[in-house]
Amino acid sequence: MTTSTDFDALLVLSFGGPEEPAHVRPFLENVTRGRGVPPERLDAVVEHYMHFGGVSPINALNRDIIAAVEAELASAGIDLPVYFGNRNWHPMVEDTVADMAANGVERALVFPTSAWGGYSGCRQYHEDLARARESVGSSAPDLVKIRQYYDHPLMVAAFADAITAALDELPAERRAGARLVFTAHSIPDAADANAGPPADGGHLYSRQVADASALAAAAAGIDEYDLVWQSRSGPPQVPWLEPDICDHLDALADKGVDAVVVCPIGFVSDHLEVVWDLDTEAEEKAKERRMAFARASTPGTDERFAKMVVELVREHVAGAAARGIGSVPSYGETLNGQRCALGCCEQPVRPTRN
Ligand SMILES: CC1=C(CCC(=O)O)c2cc3nc(cc4[nH]c(cc5[nH]c(cc1n2)c(C)c5CCC(=O)O)c(CCC(=O)O)c4C)C(CCC(=O)O)=C3C
Ligand SMILES: [Fe+2]
Repeated sequence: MTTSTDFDALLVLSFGGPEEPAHVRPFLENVTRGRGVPPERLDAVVEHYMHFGGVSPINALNRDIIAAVEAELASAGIDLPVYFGNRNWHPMVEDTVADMAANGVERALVFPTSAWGGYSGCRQYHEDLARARESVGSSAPDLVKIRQYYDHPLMVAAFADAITAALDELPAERRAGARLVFTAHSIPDAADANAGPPADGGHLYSRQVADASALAAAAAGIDEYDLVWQSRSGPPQVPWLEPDICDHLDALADKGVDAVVVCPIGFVSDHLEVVWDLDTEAEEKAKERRMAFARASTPGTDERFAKMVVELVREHVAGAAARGIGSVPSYGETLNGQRCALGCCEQPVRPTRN
């Protein structure tokens, strides 16, 4: 085993989710603190979690990703212990960084489970790191966050194969006319406008999502598709990225489309927004409109995902070239939660509710 001279740990940093019913409300309070999410939306989201016994799949999926990454690191001869910390639920990143400090970690790489630029997908994870270091104090390790990886060829290939497999699940006679629909988490229009370093012109999140969709469709050999958005939580008077997936399924049905493949391009694993908003709500909508429905799997469980994580690590510990096949830039690699650039992914002022 070679020990990296530059880094002595890898921290997998994610969103977090409840693992028992009593944790659903406190988790949601952490997520939405100061964000102007209407209370009726919160009540609805509590119900979504309760449909799954109050357990989000996200932590277990991240533990699986970590096990696969540990195996890939070992086979690449890279000796880095892997830690797990979240923004919104246990294991909280503050506690994990404290453990790392207690174990003598001085400098760690951070793999975020979001591939994207934007406030929620990138800058907020920087804020998590800065907050965690501050809570630990002077013994806190230096933390270097890994860049946005929305167009990594290994992840694009995993999405493309998942699309092909989903198409094969549709009834054979409907495959030729099936429509491919990509979906990602909606964000406020104002947040998208601010996404990325100002000099880059904004809209980094929606541009990366559109580029990733084009790459995955091309790799699957499909030239016509749509990109839509899901899981909006803002009050109705605030514009968010549209169209919404369910409205779009209606529009497709109105045009006579009788089969869809839905690809959750915006998510690395089958967490609640996938198993509820897509496998429950969108699938019901498709059934109601008599459309055949197949959902492409997310890349987190594909072995190429862990290989990608190790490649991203090797960019730092072995001077490996940064691979990316898209045409939109990737940012997000900074030390100790610093911004990528002045004004990058600035959080727009949120309207307060009356
Ligand atoms: C861009 C983006 C990603 C992708 C990047 C990334 O992966 O980080 C993402 C991921 C996720 N979002 C998640 C859950 C939630 N997101 C919420 C609310 C919000 N998300 C937003 C954006 C995003 N979210 C935004 C702009 C809000 C409004 C409030 C705010 O400005 O912050 C809420 C509040 C209630 C509601 O849904 O309204 C919940 C519960 C889970 C965990 C699911 C599980 O438990 O399995 C995951 C992975
Ligand atoms: Fe979210």
